[in-house]
Amino acid sequence: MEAFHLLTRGGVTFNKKKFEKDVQLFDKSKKPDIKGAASSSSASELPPELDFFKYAQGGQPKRKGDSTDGPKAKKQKLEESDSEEEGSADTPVPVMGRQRVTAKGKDVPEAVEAFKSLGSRYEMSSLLLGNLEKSGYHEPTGIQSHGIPILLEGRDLVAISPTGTGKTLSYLLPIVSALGAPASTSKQDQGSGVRAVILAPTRELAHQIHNECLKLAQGRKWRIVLFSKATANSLNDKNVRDKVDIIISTPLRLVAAIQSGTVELKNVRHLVLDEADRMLDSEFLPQIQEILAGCSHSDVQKAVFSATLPAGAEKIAMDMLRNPIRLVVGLKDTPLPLIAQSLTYVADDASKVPTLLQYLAQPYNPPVLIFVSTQDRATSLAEELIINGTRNVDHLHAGMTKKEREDAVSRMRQGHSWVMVCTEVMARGMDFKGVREVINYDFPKSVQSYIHRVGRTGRMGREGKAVTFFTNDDGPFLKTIANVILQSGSTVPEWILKLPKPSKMKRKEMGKVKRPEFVQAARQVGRADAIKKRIPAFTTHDQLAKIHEKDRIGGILEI
Ligand SMILES: Nc1ncnc2c1ncn2[C@@H]1O[C@H](COP(=O)(O)OP(=O)(O)OP(=O)(O)O)[C@@H](O)[C@H]1O
Repeated sequence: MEAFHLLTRGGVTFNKKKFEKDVQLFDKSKKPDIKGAASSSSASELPPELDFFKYAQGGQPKRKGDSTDGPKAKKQKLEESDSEEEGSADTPVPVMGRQRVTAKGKDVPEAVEAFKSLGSRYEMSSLLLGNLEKSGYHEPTGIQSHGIPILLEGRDLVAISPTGTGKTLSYLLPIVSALGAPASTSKQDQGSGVRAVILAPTRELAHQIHNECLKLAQGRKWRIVLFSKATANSLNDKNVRDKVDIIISTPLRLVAAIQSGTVELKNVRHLVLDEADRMLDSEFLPQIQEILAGCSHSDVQKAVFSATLPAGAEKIAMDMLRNPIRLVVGLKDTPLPLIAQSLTYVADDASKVPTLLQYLAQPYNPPVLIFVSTQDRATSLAEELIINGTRNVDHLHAGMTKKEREDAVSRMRQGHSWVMVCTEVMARGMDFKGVREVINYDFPKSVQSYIHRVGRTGRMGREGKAVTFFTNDDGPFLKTIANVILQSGSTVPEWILKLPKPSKMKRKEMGKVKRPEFVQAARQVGRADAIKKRIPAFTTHDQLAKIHEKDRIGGILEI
C-alpha cells in the first residue's frame, strides 16, 4: 500500500517523472499522450473523429501510435506463451483458430472446422447454412466450432468464451436446427407449447438475441417471441400460445407470466442461460429456479454461456446440468488481448469531468462507451458533457422508459451517438460493432463487471481500447483489476503491481465505494449561459463537418 500512498497523499512526494503520462492529463499546456489517439489530420482530410462511418462499415481499425507493445504484439506474446488455464489437463482438444479451447467431460463430440460440415454431419438444413452465409458468417469461431456439435448432439453445456467471440450463434444455431417444423404447421408429435427458452439479464440483450434469432430463422415460419408485457398478454389465448416455438426473455418477465398462467414450460426441450454468472447470482437465482421447475419435460437440454464464470456460479450451473461438457475458450475470466487497457489516476471525483473533457478534446474514435456507477451519475455526466460542448452525447440506464431505452440503443446502432454514457445495463452482451473505446469513468464494481464492460470493444477480431479512471478511494481494489489487465497482455505500472493483494473480504467491498450522487460539474461559473448556448445534442454529419472546419480555422459556432 505504501507505493499507492506515495502517489496519492496530496502530491507532495508525487514522482512526476515516473507518472509523466498521468501528470500530462492535468497539464493543459501539454497534450496528453493518449495511446491510440490519432494525431491531427491535414486540413484536406476529414478529421479522424468525424470519420467513424468508415470504421462502422467494419474496416480494419488503424490505430496510430501503436508500438511493439500494441495489442497485436501482446496477442502474439500471449499465443506464444505457455500460459494455460485451468482444466487444460483434461481431454485435449486441437487448437482451433487463434484461441486455445479446452473441453472437459465425457465423450466430447469432435469440433467442426467449417459450417458446411454441419450439413454433412448433422443434416443441418441448407436454409440455415444459407442464412449463415447471408449474415456474413463464413467460418465458425472457436466457441462455435466446439459448442455447436456438443449442443447438436443433445448434450448439456457450460461454455466460457471471451466477450465478442460469437456465443449467441453457438446456442441459437443448434436450437433453430433442432426445431424442425414450426409449431404452427406441425402435424408431428412434438407436443404443444413453446420448445425453447433463452434467458438474458436485460431487455436490451434479449432484444438483440431476438434480432439475431430472426436473422437465422429467415425463410421458415417459426414463431420467435421477444417476451414483453404486450406479448405476454397476447399469449393469454392458448391457440396463440401453442404456436410459439422460441421465447426470449428476461427472467422476471417470464416468471410473471408463469405465475399468471399465461405461459407453460412443460414442453420446453432447450433452455439457455446467457450471461450465466449474472443469471445465477442472488438477484436472479430464485427466478431461474422457478423457470427450471416449470421446464418439467423429461428431456430438457440445458446450456449456460458467459465470458466470466466464477467458481460459485459454476458450481450452481454444474448442479443444474446433466452429464455436462465444460468448454473454455482462451484464458478464463480474462479480456481479449485485442483490447489495449490502461489505468488513469484522477485523484478524486471532482477531477474526473475535467480529465474526461480533456480526453474527449483529443481525437478519439467514436462511438465511445462511458460507464458510470448509478443512473443519476449517467444522466448528470451526459448533461455535463453536452454543456461543455461535447457533440452527440447520449445516455442509457434502467431508470429510463422502455421507449427511451430503445431509442438510445437505436441511435447508437445507427451511428448517431458518439459518446454513450451508461450504467451496468449496457455492460453485458451488447454488441455494437463500431465501439473502439470504452472508458470506465467509475471504477467497476467487480472483476466480472470490468471484463464485460471492456468487452464492448475489441469484438470479433477488431482492436479496441479501454481506459479505467481510478481515484484514491479505488486504491484498495486497483491491484485486482491490474492483475486482469496484465493477464490479458496489457501493461500496468510497476508500482501498482507492488501493491498488496486485497483479501477476499476486501474485494467484496469493491462495489461499495461511495461516490457523489451526481458527477461534479466542470465549471460552476457561467453554467447557466453554457446551458443556453449549448450545441444541439444531435447534429447531422454535414453540420459536424462544418463545425470542425470552423473549429480548425478559429471560426464561431453558429448552429
Ligand atoms: N462466425 C462468425 N463470423 C463472423 N461474425 C460473427 C460470427 N459469429 C458471430 N459473429 C458476430 O460477432 C459479434 C459478437 O458476437 P456475440 O454478440 O454473439 O458475442 P458474445 O461472445 O456473445 O459476446 P458477449 O460476451 O459480449 O455477450 C456479433 O456482431 C456477431 O454477429
